[in-house]
Amino acid sequence: MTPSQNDATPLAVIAIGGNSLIKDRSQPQVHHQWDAVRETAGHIANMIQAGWRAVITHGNGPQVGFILRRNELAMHEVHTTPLDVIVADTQGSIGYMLQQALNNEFYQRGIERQCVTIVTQVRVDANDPAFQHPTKPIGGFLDEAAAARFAAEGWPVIEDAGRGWRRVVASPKPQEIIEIEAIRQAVAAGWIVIAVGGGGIPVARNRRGELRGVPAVIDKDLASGLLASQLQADLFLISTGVEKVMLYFGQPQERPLDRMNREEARRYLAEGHFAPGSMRPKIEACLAFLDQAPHSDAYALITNPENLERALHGETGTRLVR
Ligand SMILES: Nc1ncnc2c1ncn2[C@@H]1O[C@H](COP(=O)(O)OP(=O)(O)O)[C@@H](O)[C@H]1O
Ligand SMILES: NC(=O)OP(=O)(O)O
Repeated sequence: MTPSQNDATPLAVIAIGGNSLIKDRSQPQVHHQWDAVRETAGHIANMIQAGWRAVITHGNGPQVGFILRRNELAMHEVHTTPLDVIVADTQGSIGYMLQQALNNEFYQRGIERQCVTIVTQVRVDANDPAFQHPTKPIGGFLDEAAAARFAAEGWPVIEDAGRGWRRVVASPKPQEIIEIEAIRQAVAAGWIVIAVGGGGIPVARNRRGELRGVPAVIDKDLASGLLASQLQADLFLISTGVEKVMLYFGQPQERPLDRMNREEARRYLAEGHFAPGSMRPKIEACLAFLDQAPHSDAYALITNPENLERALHGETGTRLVR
């Protein structure tokens, strides 16, 4: 099988949520992640079969927190690793899983495509105020007592969208995708590309202009929105833990949204319907994409993995349009 070029086929940037890869929150295991990856890969392969080209990005919030915790527990025996290296670790491990799962799907279905993962650095501003105000939830969900223990050790923690407490780290805004040209060329050559994993490895330029890792986790939705804009994608698809975006999420008057235009999305954002650190960056990323969209038919879609195909047919999910 060799990748084949066909620029006429529409291009989707598909962002897979880190939490959507965790099936059992109480005791996450690697085989659960494999199950989730294979399920998601099956849906993406359906899209490829239906005629889409795709660049796939993924989250890493839970996985970064798990690696960090392993570091902490083993720190008296083995060296710890900085956050930028942990993000790179997750690009390798999650990229490997997605790449294997997708290539297996292509092989079994006789689809003439191949998937490749590109280690991607994303430049941030070293003076971004986000370094002083950590907001990015990582790791698993903690009960109040465990959260209080981390807080007593000096770790910032937040309550995450009604699901429990999580540790947070700095999440500066993505400014530049360093490997964008390599991604563009791989797409043009017909590869299905996995890139910008975990929002990209956060880097900043030093005084000599050299790139150096910085301690942060970039929001993968914001980085994926930037990627979708720069690739002039036709569709920006966010695969996450909910079938539809809600107004009054988690409240008695909760109501699903089938569709919203940019003006409505901005109004709902201002009214506080979308939780920071979870749904809010997704909506902001969709808006950033739509503002730069290559044509008026380009749209963004938010749904969960099991509903991807139905959402593409307009049967479910939340569609964001210009
Ligand atoms: N208005 C909202 N509508 C739907 N879900 C929301 C809303 N606000 C917050 N959420 C929460 O956001 C979650 C998606 O964010 P998150 O789990 O951080 O994403 P990811 O899949 O990228 O890891 C949903 O599963 C839901 O629990
Ligand atoms: N980096 C990032 O935003 O990961 P999640 O989507 O898993 O939160």
